[in-house]
Amino acid sequence: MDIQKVTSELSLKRKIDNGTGEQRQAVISILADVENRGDQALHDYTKKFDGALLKDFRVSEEEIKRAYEQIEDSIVNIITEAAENIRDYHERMKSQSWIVTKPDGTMLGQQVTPLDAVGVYVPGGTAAYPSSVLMNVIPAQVAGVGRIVMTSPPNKKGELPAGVLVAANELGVDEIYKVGGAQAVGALAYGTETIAPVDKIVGPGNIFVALAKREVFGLVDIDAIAGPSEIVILADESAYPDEVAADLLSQAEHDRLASSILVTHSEELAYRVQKEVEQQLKTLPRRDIALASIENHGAIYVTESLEESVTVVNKLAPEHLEVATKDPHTLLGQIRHAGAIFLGRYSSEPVGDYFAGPNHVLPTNGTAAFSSPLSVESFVKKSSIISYSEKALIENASKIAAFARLEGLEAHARAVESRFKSKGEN
Ligand SMILES: NC(=O)c1ccc[n+]([C@@H]2O[C@H](COP(=O)([O-])OP(=O)(O)OC[C@H]3O[C@@H](n4cnc5c(N)ncnc54)[C@H](O)[C@@H]3O)[C@@H](O)[C@H]2O)c1
Ligand SMILES: N[C@H](CO)Cc1c[nH]c[nH+]1
Ligand SMILES: [Zn+2]
Repeated sequence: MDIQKVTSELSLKRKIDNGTGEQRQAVISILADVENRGDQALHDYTKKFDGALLKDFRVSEEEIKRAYEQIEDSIVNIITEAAENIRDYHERMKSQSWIVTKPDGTMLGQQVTPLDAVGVYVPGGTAAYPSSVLMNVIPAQVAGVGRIVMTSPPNKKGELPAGVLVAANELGVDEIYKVGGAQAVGALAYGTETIAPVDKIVGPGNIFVALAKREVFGLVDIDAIAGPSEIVILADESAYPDEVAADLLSQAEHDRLASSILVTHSEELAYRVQKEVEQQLKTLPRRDIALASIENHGAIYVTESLEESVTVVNKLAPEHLEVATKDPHTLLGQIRHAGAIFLGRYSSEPVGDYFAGPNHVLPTNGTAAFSSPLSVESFVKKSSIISYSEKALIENASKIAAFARLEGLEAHARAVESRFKSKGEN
């Protein structure tokens, strides 16, 4: 992990992974095939990419029962307690419909309505996180989404990970399909004989999933495209090097492309954290992944002052920011860009990944500069309400008509004026 002097001049570029031409072509043709051939295409791709030959895509009650046999009761209880914390936090986010009545009797407002149907993609393999099931499903439930569907690629035996099934079942999600990749995204967007289409697709996945989500955007809504995990730790000389190193490695073990960065004005802390990271790496089960991540995307930035560190952090706009300074709360007002901000030594990043309550689906790749965590808001849409009174229309009709005529839209003007034409008997 390199130690580099860095100044507030640091400049960064956001990058979008558009995949290779071959990957884009593959995604377009898979999507078209699913749209045309429905379930048969899902069967063919599941066999080709996941090596599984399935009779039925839908997860059965029997499979859920078997999943519970593999997960200890104490773990189920932890999942339930985490779910309660996440639900409690998200309940507070609900936005309300509102109506304002003006003195002339006009009523204006905004009606908040949940989406009818949402698809949650759960990636395959070791990235099939039960915690992500909670983080994607609970805000949709709190928003009041009527139908929540989950899809995930099966292993060669045609199974989904037990932890994922248990987490889904604990939340009451019972429409789960064993389909992954671009074909799952296609099924959710277009619908097939078995899978009815949804209005929005959320959840991370590999490049094929990301490209497919971008391709169907417009036909359905999507969440942000999640990049590899990131952590930035803003620390001063009061931080404990072993704790800082442990937290940096917590995100490095996710992905070879994950990035873990320490920003500090304490050169001594920088060297001690560097040593600690080397030591702790040796004993990690996912050492290879963490090492690749630290070597290629890890960094220790040494600045001139705490103020300069804050400027650098705001430029990085990280997914996760830990503030490990003497008085972390006083810096909160200066942090402008970060997906989630963890204050003080007892707020280690995994506290947020699993348990505290806030969502762990966060903006990556510097997009915290303009976007927010997944939330209840992600699963509702709003309608404007306009109920003009007669008095208000009499007062404003000529202005509205004049505005319409400025735009050359005579029919608009006449529509408003039609209310004041003599209606004979009426
Ligand atoms: N940012 C986050 O919060 C987060 C969390 C978990 C996972 N992830 C990401 O999810 C991804 C998981 O990847 P994964 O591959 O294990 O699971 P995945 O579910 O994303 O993808 C598996 C599917 O990819 C498709 N696929 C594989 N090779 C293909 C090919 N040559 N052509 C067309 N389709 C192909 C198959 O349909 C397969 O079912 C990783 O990239 C990981 O970084 C991100
Ligand atoms: N840190 C990840 C998001 O960047 C989420 C996660 C799931 N499990 C553990 N961590
Ligand atoms: Zn994590």
